[in-house]
Amino acid sequence: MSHPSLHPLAGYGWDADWEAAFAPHAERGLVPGRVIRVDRGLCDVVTADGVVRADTEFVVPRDPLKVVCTGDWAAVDPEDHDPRYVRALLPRRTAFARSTSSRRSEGQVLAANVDHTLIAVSLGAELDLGRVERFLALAWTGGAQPLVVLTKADLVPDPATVDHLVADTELSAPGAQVLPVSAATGDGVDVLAAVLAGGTSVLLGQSGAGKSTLANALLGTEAQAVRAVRDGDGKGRHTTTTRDLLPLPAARGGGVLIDTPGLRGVGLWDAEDGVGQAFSEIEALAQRCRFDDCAHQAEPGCAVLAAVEDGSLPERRLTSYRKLLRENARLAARTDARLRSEQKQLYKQRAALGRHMMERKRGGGRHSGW
Ligand SMILES: Nc1nc2c(ncn2[C@@H]2O[C@H](COP(=O)(O)OP(=O)(O)OP(=O)(O)O)[C@@H](O)[C@H]2O)c(=O)[nH]1
Ligand SMILES: [Zn+2]
Repeated sequence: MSHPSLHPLAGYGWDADWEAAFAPHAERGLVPGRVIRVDRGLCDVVTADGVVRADTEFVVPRDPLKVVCTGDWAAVDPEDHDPRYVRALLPRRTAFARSTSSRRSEGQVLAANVDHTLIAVSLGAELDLGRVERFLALAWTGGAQPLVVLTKADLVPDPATVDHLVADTELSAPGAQVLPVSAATGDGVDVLAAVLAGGTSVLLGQSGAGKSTLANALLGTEAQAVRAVRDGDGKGRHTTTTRDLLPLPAARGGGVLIDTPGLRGVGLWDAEDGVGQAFSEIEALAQRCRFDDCAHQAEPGCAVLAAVEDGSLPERRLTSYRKLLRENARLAARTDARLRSEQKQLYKQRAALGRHMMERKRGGGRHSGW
């Protein structure tokens, strides 16, 4: 199999690097597959022979961030049992995780091995750049390349206005491409499909931003049939036709789209590392501030404030940056509170242990060190 592009799983993102990573498992006689859906200890895995059910019992980790997730590459049993077993997961390239607000160190992976994060933003409403920035910070944290898709472009009749909105968004999205698209007219869909070709994409965005419509436009007619099945069977479980990972049409270059309910309900995310990347131009300016710990408030020699002053940095950007940093600090403080209470427990246990040891010592035992 020296031509991974001819591999039956190539359409699902299988490449030479995955093949190399899989080699030890292949030696054990296991077969590779990509997880297209996870459901309570079982998952659906697409293999060269089609979709199989597999039990994840043997790959249950202690770390919730390593739980089998849609998008993972798995090594499964070759036998035709139902279900088979997932024996190992290949190390992830990227992982889209969410931390539940109350238990930050826990977290939950929503999608694995994602190449592109599409942030859908509707042009049918006033452009909320603050929201775009927030999603970008989240996207950068996931490790995939973000892309802002301005949806419903047909609702802005004047092309010059669309150009302006794109330019405005670009200023708020350093390092990310911004594409106007209309699923209604099809404008921009081919351009977008070409960007996503061959990779794994996820769609983020507010409710009503046009994610489903865009997904359908990208997926073509097959997906609509799949969705009809999903809608029709109520809970949408236990049929291999419901999947959270769908192949994009080969005619447009292929790739896959992951659309999980968890990604849909994106709320509080841990965007810690992402904020810096979402505001990379500000962080670059900050390198030139006179003081290393410059807060860009009123310090002399502040390069960030100077850029606001001379108009090269929109003040709105600095305000957004501060707001997101503050939000993260609040999240971090909450974590600290939890850590602190855990520490307290630990100290209590130690103190109790210390007392116990002291008593044993006093009781005549020859224990040293305590
Ligand atoms: N004019 C126009 N309307 C669109 C376009 N894409 C989506 N819409 C409309 O926008 C509304 C919301 O679209 P959805 O695709 O359901 O949005 P969503 O982001 O999936 O929403 P949730 O499922 O709530 O997350 C629907 O009424 C769509 O018909 C478009 O390209 N042009
Ligand atoms: Zn400064």
